Amino acid sequence: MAKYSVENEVAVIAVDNPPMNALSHHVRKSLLKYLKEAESDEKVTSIVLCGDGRTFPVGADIKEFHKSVSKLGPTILDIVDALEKSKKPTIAAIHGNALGGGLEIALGCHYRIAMTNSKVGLPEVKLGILPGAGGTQRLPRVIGLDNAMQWIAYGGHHSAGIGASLGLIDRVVPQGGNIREHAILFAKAAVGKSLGQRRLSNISVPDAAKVESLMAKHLKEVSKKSRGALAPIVCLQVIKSSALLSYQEGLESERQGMFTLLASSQSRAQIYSFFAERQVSKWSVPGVTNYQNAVPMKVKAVGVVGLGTMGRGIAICCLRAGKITYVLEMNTKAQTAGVKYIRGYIETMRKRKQINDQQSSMMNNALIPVDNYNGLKNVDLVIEAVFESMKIKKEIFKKLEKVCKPSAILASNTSTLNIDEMASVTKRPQKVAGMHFFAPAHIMMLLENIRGEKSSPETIATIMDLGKQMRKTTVLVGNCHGFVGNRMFAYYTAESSFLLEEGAYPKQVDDVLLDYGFAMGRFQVGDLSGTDIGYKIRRERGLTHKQQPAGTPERKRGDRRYSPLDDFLYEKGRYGLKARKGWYKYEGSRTPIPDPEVRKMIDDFRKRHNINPRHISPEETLQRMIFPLVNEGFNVLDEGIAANPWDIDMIFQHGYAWPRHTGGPMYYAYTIGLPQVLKVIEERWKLAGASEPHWKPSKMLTWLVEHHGNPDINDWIKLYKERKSQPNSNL
Ligand SMILES: CCC[C@H](O)CC(=O)SCCNC(=O)CCNC(=O)[C@H](O)C(C)(C)COP(=O)([O-])OP(=O)([O-])OC[C@H]1O[C@@H](n2cnc3c(N)ncnc32)[C@H](O)[C@@H]1OP(=O)([O-])[O-]
Repeated sequence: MAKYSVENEVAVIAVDNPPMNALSHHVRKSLLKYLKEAESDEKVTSIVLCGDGRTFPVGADIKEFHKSVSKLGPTILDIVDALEKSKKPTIAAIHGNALGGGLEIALGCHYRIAMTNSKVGLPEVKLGILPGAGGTQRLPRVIGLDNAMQWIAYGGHHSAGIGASLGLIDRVVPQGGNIREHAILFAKAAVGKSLGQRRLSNISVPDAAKVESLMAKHLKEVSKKSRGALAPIVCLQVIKSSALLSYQEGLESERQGMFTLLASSQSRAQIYSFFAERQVSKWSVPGVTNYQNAVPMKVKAVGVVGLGTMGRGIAICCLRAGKITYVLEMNTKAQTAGVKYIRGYIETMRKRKQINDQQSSMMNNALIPVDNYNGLKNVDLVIEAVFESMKIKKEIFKKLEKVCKPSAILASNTSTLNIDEMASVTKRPQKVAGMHFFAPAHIMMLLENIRGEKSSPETIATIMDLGKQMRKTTVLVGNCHGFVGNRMFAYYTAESSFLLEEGAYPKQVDDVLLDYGFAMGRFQVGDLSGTDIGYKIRRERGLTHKQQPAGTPERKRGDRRYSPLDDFLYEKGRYGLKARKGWYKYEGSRTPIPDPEVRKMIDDFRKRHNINPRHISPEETLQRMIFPLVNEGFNVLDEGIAANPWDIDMIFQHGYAWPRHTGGPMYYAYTIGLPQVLKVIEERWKLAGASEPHWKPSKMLTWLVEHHGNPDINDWIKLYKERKSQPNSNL
């Protein structure tokens, strides 16, 4: 709804649709009604549009998309037009965020004033669509084509100050000011002034002459940054119309672009992702606790054990979340290097204006290096981030048990190892949990939190809350080898090596993944993170080529298929980008170049094993990489390790850079259709057999297909668990 009042001859229309003042159908109706009322009221000389509560409207109501209600009039464009056509000055008074349709209605106003800490932007592209209420045509007219292309094709949020510097915001109201009062004064002063040039549809795009070169520049950029995504490209094409066509024609091109995008599977996947991101914070451990009733502990001081790559990143996350951060590293050289890195990063953030001088000095003061376990006696929570070895981790947990306060939570940043086994060496298993960060921890958005068998509701609530304070997409999962992400990802990696054995080369596999939308292929990522990481994990599990007793078949571990190609690569000193050679070679830059030496290694291997290489199609490559991962995803859901398919999808989007426009592996499977996915898995299972158990069709997937075909992804868990809970279910 909206609220209407007249103050000192100024009509104030305040959108009132908590929490974010989205422009839902009932809001649009009441906005237009009040606009007409203000227009016809002779006592009103000007009109202020604002948001009640937390914010100016943040856009269309995303929940209405793909539903018939979104088509019910009036549209947001009707409101924009009415504001612009008004004979009385219209002023948008922005606080909080003016995003998407929210900024579009502000662009319809003759003037815009904004609180200094407010944000503006057209982020529709992140939902796989475009600004569909005239934004693609009005924004370039006010901030220029180059800036508008940048804003719309990447969907960033920008400060009011930036908006003012580009002419979008007419006045910035300082902190502490009352936006409504300022807007009323501004509105009074605007009465009687000419509105001709204030109507943005009347003016032309300032840098229209540069349209072709700007198009080329931005198209190149988006195809690199948002590979495979449709929306950024359509956005650019539509913005181009603002420079070449009349306003009305441009609007028609916007309408058509929106129609194309809304009909695409990509926009559905991205809208799903928007809600999934928010849904994961509403965690639950069925029958035990959930986000609504568990109370987190207050965490003031955190300890980080180990200052390697992971420890440093985790320490930065803790400092950014305002925690006193004790960093324990006993090796003096490693400690000096780690602390130097962290302080250097704080300085970089300050220089980039991500933090101010005061925040920078607070973070520096909150960083406390210690060189013995006693130094951690005051912390509320410890995160160990040492080498992935159960033996070492258990020793650390025993030491932490002795020195830490009884109330302290002991967490491990393990990426694969059993949390319950670590908990078993302490007297406080209820206070033990996993906090799996992804490298680099201070950059990657994902935090995969692992609840142990005995983790208490308070412990779970605390690690989830800490993730939120770190502004991470924080997903709660159960305990098993590799948890959700690495357990599923192992099959993606394994299949890629099997593909090499059978006929593909690294670039061929990577090209398929790039076409799918990944920013990097599997082998490029392997080189970037270092081939030594995987090798050390395999060595810890006794799997590497060199650890096998004489006579062990090279391509088997126990009764399972194994590819030793990754081991060979490491043993040749090809550690990846840092060694300038891995799956590729690197000559003076980070560009991967196929290396004949790697090709020879693969060819020799095939000859030794009498493998006749065959052509592997892109379709087979993609299915072989993704479907086993999806199949394992269903096993993970069946076992309750992940609570919902969107938990898995968020883990892959934010931890493994899975292309957002596909929604994630589980949503992608839903888009293709579960029957089709199962068919491929069953065929492969027949071919591969017991030595490749990751192709064994998951019970849950099979049951869903047999009984429901391709049910809505939102219903998978409900349908399956209902059936499973029945006594005769056999599931
Ligand atoms: C014709 C086309 C016109 C137009 O061009 C199209 C658009 O405008 S497209 C739109 C373009 N605009 C955008 O894409 C902006 C989308 N919004 C955002 O990016 C963030 O919400 C914002 C940054 C504003 C605040 O972040 P924060 O402070 O972390 O808060 P939070 O994120 O946790 O949200 C709190 C609750 O509000 C909910 N909700 C929020 N927005 C909407 C919405 N538009 N709708 C419905 N619901 C929305 C959200 O789901 C959550 O619900 P719940 O049940 O509590 O989980």
